[in-house]
Amino acid sequence: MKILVIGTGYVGTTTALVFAEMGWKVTGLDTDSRKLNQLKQGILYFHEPGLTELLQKHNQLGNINFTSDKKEAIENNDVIFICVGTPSRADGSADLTYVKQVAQDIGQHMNGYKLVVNKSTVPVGTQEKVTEWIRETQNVYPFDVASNPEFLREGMALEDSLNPDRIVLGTTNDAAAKQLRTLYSSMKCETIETTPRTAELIKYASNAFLATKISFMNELSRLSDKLDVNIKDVAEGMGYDTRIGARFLQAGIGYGGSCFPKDVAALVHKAEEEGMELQILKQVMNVNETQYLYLLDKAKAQLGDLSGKKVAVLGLAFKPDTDDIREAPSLRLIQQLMDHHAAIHLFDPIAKLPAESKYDKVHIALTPEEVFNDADAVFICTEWPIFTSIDWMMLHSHMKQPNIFDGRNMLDAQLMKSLGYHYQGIGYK
Ligand SMILES: NC(=O)C1=CN([C@@H]2O[C@H](COP(=O)(O)OP(=O)(O)OC[C@H]3O[C@@H](n4cnc5c(N)ncnc54)[C@H](O)[C@@H]3O)[C@@H](O)[C@H]2O)C=CC1
Ligand SMILES: O=C(O)[C@H]1O[C@H](OP(=O)(O)OP(=O)(O)OC[C@H]2O[C@@H](n3ccc(=O)[nH]c3=O)[C@H](O)[C@@H]2O)[C@H](O)[C@@H](O)[C@@H]1O
Repeated sequence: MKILVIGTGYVGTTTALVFAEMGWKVTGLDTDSRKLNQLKQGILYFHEPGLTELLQKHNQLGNINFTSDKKEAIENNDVIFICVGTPSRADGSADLTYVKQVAQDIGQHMNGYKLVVNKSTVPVGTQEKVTEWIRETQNVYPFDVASNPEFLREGMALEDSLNPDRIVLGTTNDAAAKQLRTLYSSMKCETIETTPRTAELIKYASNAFLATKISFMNELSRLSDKLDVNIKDVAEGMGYDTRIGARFLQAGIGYGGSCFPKDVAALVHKAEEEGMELQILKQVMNVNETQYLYLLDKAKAQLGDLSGKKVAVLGLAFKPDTDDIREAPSLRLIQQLMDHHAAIHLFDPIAKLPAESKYDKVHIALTPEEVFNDADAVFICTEWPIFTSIDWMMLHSHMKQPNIFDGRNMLDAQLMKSLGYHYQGIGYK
């Protein structure tokens, strides 16, 4: 079987490389020639541990190639994975424009049976829409459309894809299911075979549940502050219960990234289309959208008027080990700090601010140490491990006022206080 992956973004590139690693011949198709040129040269245009090595290896072995030629790519491959973006529309719904375009391209260029597999995160019912869109474009060749949602995390993409917790296959017939089983035969994990609609909902339900865990802990972190309880101890105590699980209980300034915010909103919107209100998820969004303000309020209570204050921001990426800043809570915090006329000094090991004039006044530091000079406060927005190893003892004397607002509860509160800092985490001090 020859595999075509349409969309060589984050998921598409990882998917293509993982299939190449499993021994399949893979083609990556995209409309963005800049990305394709870089990938052809073995340059991964985003940051993700381990993927560059795999890209260079499979480029050299000739197991993978990248192209913008839709016709040739669709004609020459048997299994076609759709991995294009499904961004949020203003009303929260998932924008299926790119998925539709790809379905129409497949219909236009197919020259025989194709198994089309959707990996993009799409609302329930999209498998049926993709089937319709292909059929509207051509009605000569047979095809199947399956749903195979992706569960990888950024920063862990390779590990998650090579050792997934489960593979979900939503198919409409046994032949398509058998073909997908063969593709994934080297994976040692649970495989759930179900309907496309169920597969589509499993994906949204999984992301929404993880987001719920985070917002639950974030709301409790506010109560913990009032009750003088350490939320990290609460999380630990809860996490030993295997029914709860220890992961995704870390309170902080909220979840970001290209998926949780958009997928929770899309599920809420889908329910509204069905005349239903998903009340829990609405509150999950509400807590997330106000959590960074909660940290800012702590700073205002401590510093008073932020105007003219020098504020250091450590971390821009929505989480460590990625340069992705989509929906990063740091950006919202920076916007608030700008609105309050604070002087912002920012350090992130790899993530960069968007090239927008509104950020012209944000000073970008080349080392974390640089942001401390004369600062009135340090905000931590991403728990990059290097932030624990900077010389906090020495940097204390560089600050004008030694305030730390730790939006990721990553530092040792007792240690920071013993060094003379005024330290506040979230539900942790
Ligand atoms: N980023 C992540 O960690 C995860 C993302 N997902 C889902 O996977 C999907 C893709 O996400 P990302 O890879 O992050 O998106 P992305 O934005 O990084 O990549 C999408 C790619 O599709 C290309 N594209 C758009 N229209 C095209 C067309 N008509 N023909 C060929 N290529 C086209 C774009 O140029 C881009 O390179 C989304 O639905 C997302 O929700 C699922 C799990 C994890
Ligand atoms: O659909 C997707 O795109 C992916 O979305 C998430 O993956 P990702 O967004 O890469 O990153 P996560 O590790 O889940 O973190 C998301 C956000 O939640 C925050 N988070 C995570 C865990 C936690 O305990 N607390 C917390 O605030 C992180 O800082 C980050 O901002 C899911 O974990 C993946 O399974 C899924 O495939």
